[in-house]
Amino acid sequence: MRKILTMELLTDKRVKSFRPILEAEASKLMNLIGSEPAGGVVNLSRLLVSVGNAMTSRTAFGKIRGLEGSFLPVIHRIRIIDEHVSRRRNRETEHLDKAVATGGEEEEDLVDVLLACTDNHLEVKAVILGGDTSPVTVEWAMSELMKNPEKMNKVQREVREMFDKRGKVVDDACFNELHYLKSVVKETFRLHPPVPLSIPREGRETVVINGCQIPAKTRIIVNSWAIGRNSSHWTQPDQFIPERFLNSSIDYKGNDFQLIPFGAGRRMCPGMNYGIFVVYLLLANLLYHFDWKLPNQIKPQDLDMSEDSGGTVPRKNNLYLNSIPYHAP
Ligand code: HEM
Repeated sequence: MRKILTMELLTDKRVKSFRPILEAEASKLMNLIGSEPAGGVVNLSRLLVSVGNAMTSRTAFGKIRGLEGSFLPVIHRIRIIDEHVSRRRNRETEHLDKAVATGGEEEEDLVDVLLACTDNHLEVKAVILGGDTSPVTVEWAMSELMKNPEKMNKVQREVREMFDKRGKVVDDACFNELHYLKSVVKETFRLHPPVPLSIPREGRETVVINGCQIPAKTRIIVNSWAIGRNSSHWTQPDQFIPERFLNSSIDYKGNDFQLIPFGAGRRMCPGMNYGIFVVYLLLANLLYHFDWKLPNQIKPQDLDMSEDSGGTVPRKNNLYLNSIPYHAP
């Protein structure tokens, strides 16, 4: 299953085939925020969770809606979902039928159904991790940028210059050229890896690391949150400084062990390409289309940054922001 996910489902090419769906959902979100009266307060955390679920459900169940590129047909081929559904002829399957009948509009229900049917299979993990992690990253990036207005100005300038010059809405063709945006994303992953503790793993052999013997079968959990804030790897580790990545080759792809938001090695996240695309897409859109202000005269330095707990770690308290639409000159 893992091989199918990485080889077939979530390759760069496959993620590109999801683009129209993902872009459509991002643009729906921008319209929704834009429909607020100018300066209206939006619960950005809530909106990001909904768009994340909608994106994952629509890419997972796209074929049902007649869209190409869904990864569910592959999952169907190996019959895992089918097995679960037929094993459990109960309330959850009724939900599934209803959602299918309505063309998959009840997207959150589909995720609920998968959750209810799961024995912790990889495809269900994929939907769960896929739905949450990118929105959580964007939520933290926006929080850090609100706390650091000069970084916000800098990244908005870059994003707007790029897309105004192109004279079109935000698309992925030039994400690679948005160097500061990239650094903002890396810095967000460093301070707020959405999955701070890896999935527990067991070593197959006894190994010695830095003189410490780890017997075979020991359960290992890697704490990427602690690594990201370790002062032996990072200067001013608690400060949000995207500039540290501008002239650095450090990336999040599992080769630089001081920055491993997706894990590393053979068990690293198979959804990285998909996840990172969604982060850029949402963040670039939010930064391009709106100016953002903290409501109720909250000062940037007073913005609450408490973390929740759980497998994926979002903000403890929702991020409420005033949105002011940006009109290109
Ligand atoms: C910003 C986005 C994401 C981040 C930061 C992230 C991070 C992670 C991390 C840290 C792990 C554990 C790796 C380990 O234990 O060594 C993981 C596992 C996994 N992720 Fe992601 N993930 C993201 C997006 C996604 C997406 C979009 C999908 C699928 C659509 C996905 C599917 C999975 C699956 C199936 C696993 C389990 C792999 C296994 O057990 O072998 N992830 N992810």
